[in-house]
Amino acid sequence: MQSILNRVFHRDSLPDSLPNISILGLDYAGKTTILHKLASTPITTTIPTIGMTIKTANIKTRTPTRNGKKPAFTVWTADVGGCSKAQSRVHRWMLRDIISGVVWVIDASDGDRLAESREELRRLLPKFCDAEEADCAMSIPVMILLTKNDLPNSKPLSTILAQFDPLLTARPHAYFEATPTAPLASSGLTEAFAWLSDALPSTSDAAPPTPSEAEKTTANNLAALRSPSALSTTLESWLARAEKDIPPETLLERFYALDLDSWDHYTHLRLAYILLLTHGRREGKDKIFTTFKTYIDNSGKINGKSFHTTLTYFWVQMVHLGIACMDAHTARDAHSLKTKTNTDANTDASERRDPRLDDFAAFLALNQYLVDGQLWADYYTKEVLMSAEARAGVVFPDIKGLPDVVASAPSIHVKEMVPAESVSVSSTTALV
Ligand SMILES: Nc1nc2c(ncn2[C@@H]2O[C@H](COP(=O)(O)OP(=O)(O)OP(=O)(O)O)[C@@H](O)[C@H]2O)c(=O)[nH]1
Ligand SMILES: [Mg+2]
Repeated sequence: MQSILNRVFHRDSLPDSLPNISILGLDYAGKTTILHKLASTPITTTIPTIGMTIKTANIKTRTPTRNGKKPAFTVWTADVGGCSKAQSRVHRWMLRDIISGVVWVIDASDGDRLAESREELRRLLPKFCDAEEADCAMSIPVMILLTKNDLPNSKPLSTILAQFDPLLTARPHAYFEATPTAPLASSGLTEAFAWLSDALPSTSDAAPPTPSEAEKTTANNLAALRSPSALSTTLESWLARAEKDIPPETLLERFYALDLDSWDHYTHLRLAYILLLTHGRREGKDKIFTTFKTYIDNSGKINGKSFHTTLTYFWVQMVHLGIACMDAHTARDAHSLKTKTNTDANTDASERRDPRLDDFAAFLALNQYLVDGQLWADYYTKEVLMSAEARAGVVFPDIKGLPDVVASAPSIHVKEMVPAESVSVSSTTALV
């Protein structure tokens, strides 16, 4: 399954053919211990600097499943160092984009946090069970894994079941007790993951259609542009560029004066980042639309390029998503910042300035998927995106909906998500 996260974290060593599953749950439940116990390839750890790390590895267990398969998955989990807000965000990303199955880990010895765990799961379930996506969501199995059963006072399965079962009745689910710190053979993990393997929706039933030669060439070109090594090289050069780039105010001045050194993908993203942070989502988006169009129409340096409404909208959404996912300590909502600046007339201008404006390198490091200038290909076919209609107005993606913005800020609404299945691809819509 294509996803943002597949490219965010360099997964050269992880074969894409394995189903992706996420190990989720409250902090200290035992998620990382499970991954370490089961990993059959080196664990890849990414983004160590922004308050959370994502870990991936392949797991293979020897216990055959009912249908004789040996379970094998690429597993994702996150360590967020006790930051529950960031944990929720990572959870939602993982659920939205990459998973075929979920392992929800509960510390059975911590009865005080059972309600918290249930609430977090309850909040997350709709993220992969939207009404529009019912078929897909129903097929995503959830395995509840009770850890730390070796500890005194651990809650019996019946207690957990009574609390969690009402949430899960509509989808494949099962409960397993495990002791991830015990030797693998007696840990209970292999039996649990064998169930999950059986419960995953089968992907191998339908033979893929044979692509034409032209389609193959286009796909190869796109694949080369988007290869992990190409993206990683670009990211490195962008991070170096961001570290010594001109200040945001200078960039804006030069942009408004139609005097930029370059008009490349990096510059688009940085301008969008600055304008969204400065003006909030709604006003920032409008500013991006008008000023980008003005620049393209008047700068004389654009070499025949013209303004593309849908692409601009797409990148606004992606940058906005990236801002929402920034470090929980600094990610204040641009809308609330703007409200504050509007109401607090006595505050000095330098105090009102959003410190994240100077953090473009950190923003890129956290949201590495933005480096991929062809990211749209996960959401739009070329035919739809390059149509005159998409150029003139915003059209819905025809592959899958744009990712949800997960922050609870007032300027960010779940309804802004565009479900690909629910709309006609040819309709021009008034999203902007
Ligand atoms: N006794 C016992 N300890 C366990 C068991 N599973 C995990 N632990 C311990 O629980 C602690 C937390 O485990 P982690 O795997 O780090 O938990 P986590 O869910 O990854 O935590 P975060 O990364 O903070 O979200 C560690 O000290 C583990 O050794 C278990 O079954 N029994
Ligand atoms: Mg952990």
